[in-house]
Amino acid sequence: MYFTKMHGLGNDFILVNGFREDAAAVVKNAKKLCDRHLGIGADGVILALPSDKADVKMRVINSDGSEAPMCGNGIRCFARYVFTRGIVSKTKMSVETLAGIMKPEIIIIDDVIEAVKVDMGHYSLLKKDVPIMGSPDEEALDLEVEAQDRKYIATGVSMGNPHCVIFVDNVDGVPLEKVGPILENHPLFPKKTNVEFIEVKGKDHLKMRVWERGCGLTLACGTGACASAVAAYKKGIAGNKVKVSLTVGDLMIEIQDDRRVFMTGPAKEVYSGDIILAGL
Ligand SMILES: N[C@H](CCC[C@H](N)C(=O)O)C(=O)O
Repeated sequence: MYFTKMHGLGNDFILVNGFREDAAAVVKNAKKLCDRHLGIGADGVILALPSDKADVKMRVINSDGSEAPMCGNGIRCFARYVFTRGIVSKTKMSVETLAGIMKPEIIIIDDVIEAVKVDMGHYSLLKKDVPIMGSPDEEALDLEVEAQDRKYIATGVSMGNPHCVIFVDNVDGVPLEKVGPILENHPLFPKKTNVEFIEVKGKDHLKMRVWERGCGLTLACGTGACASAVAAYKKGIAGNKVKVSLTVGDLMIEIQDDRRVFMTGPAKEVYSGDIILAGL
């Protein structure tokens, strides 16, 4: 199976051309492919597939083998991949995902792909959308959650996938490897959740650390950065244009009045290779 290894701010993925490879076999072997000792190693596998609703279809499989409806860092890598492979010839494209049709735009300056800007669709804080247990039409603001004998106040946000956003004074002081899995599996979240801890660094500038549903600790989470910017905006902590700083770089998030969210950031190609699935 031919693959290309890519990352968005260190959130790394194995990209596979589903027009040429056996997509079912790739999905079946995703967990093994993501193993950092026995396989290629990645936070997830991303497949490019035909679509009858958009220019192309994207499937995202987390490193634990679970399928995710959407992936922000992943769709930037995906857009670069399908464009440079000629699967999609347009710099502005539509991508079918389980979270709806997303619209990435490749930003080229002096013939170099500098970044990818993505129309991430609409956010929602409604409990029925995140989803979160409780009154379905209530917004998931000021939720009390507990982990490791610590109480946190969380905001629930859907970016097509669930997010639990918690503001703290010092993100580096949070024992994320301990509280992350507890909150990921918190009974409030029937479909589990991604968990973001946020420290306000300045006006419209957030610092984020993340524990991802189905992946664990990752260096960055694009949908999580969008969810965090939305939570800060809804709580009056930030305006509608927010810089979110991750471990190795920043994402720029813009929130429009109609709840539409735009994310701009890098997408890097690292290497390509060929692996024998039967040998995993
Ligand atoms: N773990 C996430 C999917 C990947 C999201 C993240 N890698 C991003 O960049 O948005 C979930 O199960 O909802």
